[in-house]
Amino acid sequence: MNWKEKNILITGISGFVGSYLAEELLKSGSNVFGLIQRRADGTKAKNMVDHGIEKDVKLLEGDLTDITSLANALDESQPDYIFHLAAQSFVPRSFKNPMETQTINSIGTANLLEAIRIKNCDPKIVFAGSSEEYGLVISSEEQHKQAQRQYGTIFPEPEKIPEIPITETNPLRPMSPYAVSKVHGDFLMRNYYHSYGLNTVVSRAFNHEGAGRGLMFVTSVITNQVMKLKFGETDKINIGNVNAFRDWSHVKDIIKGYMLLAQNGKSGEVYNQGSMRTNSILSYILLSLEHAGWNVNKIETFNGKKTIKDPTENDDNKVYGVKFDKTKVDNMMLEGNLEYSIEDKGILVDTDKGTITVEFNPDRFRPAEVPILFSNTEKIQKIGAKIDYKVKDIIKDQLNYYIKEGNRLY
Ligand SMILES: Nc1nc2c(ncn2[C@@H]2O[C@H](COP(=O)(O)OP(=O)(O)O[C@H]3O[C@H](CO)[C@@H](O)[C@H](O)[C@@H]3O)[C@@H](O)[C@H]2O)c(=O)[nH]1
Repeated sequence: MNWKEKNILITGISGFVGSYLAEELLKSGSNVFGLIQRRADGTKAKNMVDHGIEKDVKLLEGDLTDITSLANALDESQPDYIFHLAAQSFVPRSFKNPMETQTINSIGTANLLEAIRIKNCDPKIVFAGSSEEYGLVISSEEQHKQAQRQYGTIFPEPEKIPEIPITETNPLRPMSPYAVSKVHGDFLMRNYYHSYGLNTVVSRAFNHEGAGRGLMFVTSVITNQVMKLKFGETDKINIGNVNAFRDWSHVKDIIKGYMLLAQNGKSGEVYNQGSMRTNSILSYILLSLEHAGWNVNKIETFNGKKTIKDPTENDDNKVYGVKFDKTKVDNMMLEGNLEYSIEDKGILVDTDKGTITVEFNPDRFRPAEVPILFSNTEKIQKIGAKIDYKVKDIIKDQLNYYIKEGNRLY
């Protein structure tokens, strides 16, 4: 792919993903422009400083809610490619303040497309949609019944069960204001392609993590606390729902996918980006503890029930017809043989260096949950995407990041 001398505009350049992407594009010889909100204290965003890109990117002041500032950014950058990553991206925050999320994500995306249309420029636009758009994915007959009981109705009803691995044609059942805002952006992209001929392509990335991931997202919540345990700064791990399953990729694989979509993605199309794995939050905790130096022998709930020996033992059974790296507890949960609830209060992890407490915090549970995400990425693989990093590589990068005290406290 030839990126030399190409003009790139990244919205959300100071964010977690934006800064990885900008660094990669700068290395490839592109002129990178970034839309950024002015910081009242005049400091530079930590992500950009950490990636050493703050001097090389050309920052343009702007705001997604201000269409004039977007039009100015287009004039200044004359982009060949736009990566639209800026968003309010934290799901719980969207429940607390839905209008903020809709304004930034939905109206903001509409403003960007309108600015491009009015300016009559012709960049290829890659939009960061999300696996959250799929939302409530039905994984088994039992879970289908449970979801019907919990929500009263499911729309659309599944045509097949399980609806996993998730392809681009799976039903969209967004479960949060954040997810709805991403569905809106996703459809807008295609509408501007059909109605006005804009070159838009949608990435529906599943979770992507790595060093510098925001402290409020679960992989950082876990690895940050594990390092705090290591340094004696806390005596337990505080967590929400450990039953949820996510398809975790390394952010470095996903930004390569974004670049691939910019050059080879078909306009008007949607592409999943993910690892074709799924692992539980509980596994992420246990594997993080192991990589930080604790050998996990056994886990049990506070009341001494649900005892599992060697919970992190590798399991390579096929689930949903796919073979992938997972733990014994992942397999038990996926087969419906293990589930934790708030009533369990927490888990005691027996290790060779003593017992570690994992406490369930009711405030960290969501009003509506996405129980499982597991991608089918055959479509993007056909245009050359691949996943280089395993879950353990992501965990190691995150733990290393939190060795630095300033990062733990940040
Ligand atoms: N954040 C958080 N999540 C927790 C916690 N305990 C359990 N979880 C569970 O961990 C899962 C993942 O939560 P997040 O890491 O916050 O990510 P997300 O909601 O899946 O959304 C992320 O990925 C999407 C891509 O699929 C992104 O679109 C979105 O912006 C965000 O980055 C959820 O099921 C959540 O209930 C906790 O203490 N904090």
